Amino acid sequence: MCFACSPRNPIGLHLQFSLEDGVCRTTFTAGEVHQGWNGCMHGGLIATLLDEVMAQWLWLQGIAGMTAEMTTRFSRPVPVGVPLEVTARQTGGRGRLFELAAEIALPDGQVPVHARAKFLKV
Ligand SMILES: CCCCCCCC(=O)SCCNC(=O)CCNC(=O)[C@H](O)C(C)(C)COP(=O)(O)OP(=O)(O)OC[C@H]1O[C@@H](n2cnc3c(N)ncnc32)[C@H](O)[C@@H]1OP(=O)(O)O
Repeated sequence: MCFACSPRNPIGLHLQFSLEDGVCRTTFTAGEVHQGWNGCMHGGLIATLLDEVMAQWLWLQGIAGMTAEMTTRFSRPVPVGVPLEVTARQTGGRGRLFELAAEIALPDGQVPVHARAKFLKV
């Protein structure tokens, strides 16, 4: 019962994903329960969104991959109460190793956080 994507997880984020033209996409609006600081989304949950959209880039293509390494750049706080667009794309890789990048965009197009990760097919 995945915390990020299972519709049955009572405390989960219930994310839904699509994959089109090599870009995996989801949307999420953080609430007060997702705060780390007043009005700002918790950094660990931000990383969860980014990790999951990259994992789903693989999963929606029939590839089960686990996160082996991830770097997250928090440039600006992510506000709660606004719709976030979360996207991922492939940047490289070979064999079982997939290199991916992901970002969160605000409605005005600003990108407060982005991440890079390496996934290994399992
Ligand atoms: C199935 C769908 C799940 C979706 C989950 C959503 C995303 C997640 O949150 S996953 C949870 C967090 N991640 C984890 O718990 C992963 C924990 N780590 C592991 O289980 C293992 O280390 C795992 C599976 C990543 C790799 O282990 P294993 O399959 O034994 O591979 P391993 O033999 O260590 O490495 C294989 C090759 O990749 C290379 N490699 C491993 N890690 C890295 C890395 N970070 N960077 C570059 N290369 C790497 C190794 O050097 C090796 O190269 P070579 O074949 O040339 O010698």
